[in-house]
Amino acid sequence: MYENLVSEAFEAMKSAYAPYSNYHVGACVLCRDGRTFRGVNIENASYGATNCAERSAVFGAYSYGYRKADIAALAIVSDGARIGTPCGICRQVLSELLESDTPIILSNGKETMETTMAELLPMSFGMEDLA
Ligand SMILES: O=c1ccn([C@H]2C[C@H](O)[C@@H](CO)O2)c(=O)[nH]1
Repeated sequence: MYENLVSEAFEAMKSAYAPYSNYHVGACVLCRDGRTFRGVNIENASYGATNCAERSAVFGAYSYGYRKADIAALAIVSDGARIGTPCGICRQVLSELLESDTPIILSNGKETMETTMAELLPMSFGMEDLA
């Protein structure tokens, strides 16, 4: 499932700006109305200012007014030897910006798997903790 979404994430990956790690990541958000938002990793000479592909894609959707209830799925792909999973910062961000059961499809072109934020970041800290 989500073959088109995964293909679009691989298409996005071609635009990754990763001159330091040479690890290219592409992401694509599918909204319930069919609209898609791409993201890529964008590195920086300061290293710490690097932005990951999945955050870029979800920020893109939010920038057009979409919210977690409007997001149907997220694909994250990379050209690594094994399937890449979101970094800790992305897990924290995505746990707030996606529903806990939204399908997240991960692929490196050789293998593909599906997961959710509930699986990737159980017992997460969030908005409810600040109430
Ligand atoms: O889930 C991930 C993991 C890493 N990266 C990027 C950050 C950096 O540019 C490169 C190596 O960490 O990959 C992502 O975009 N998403």
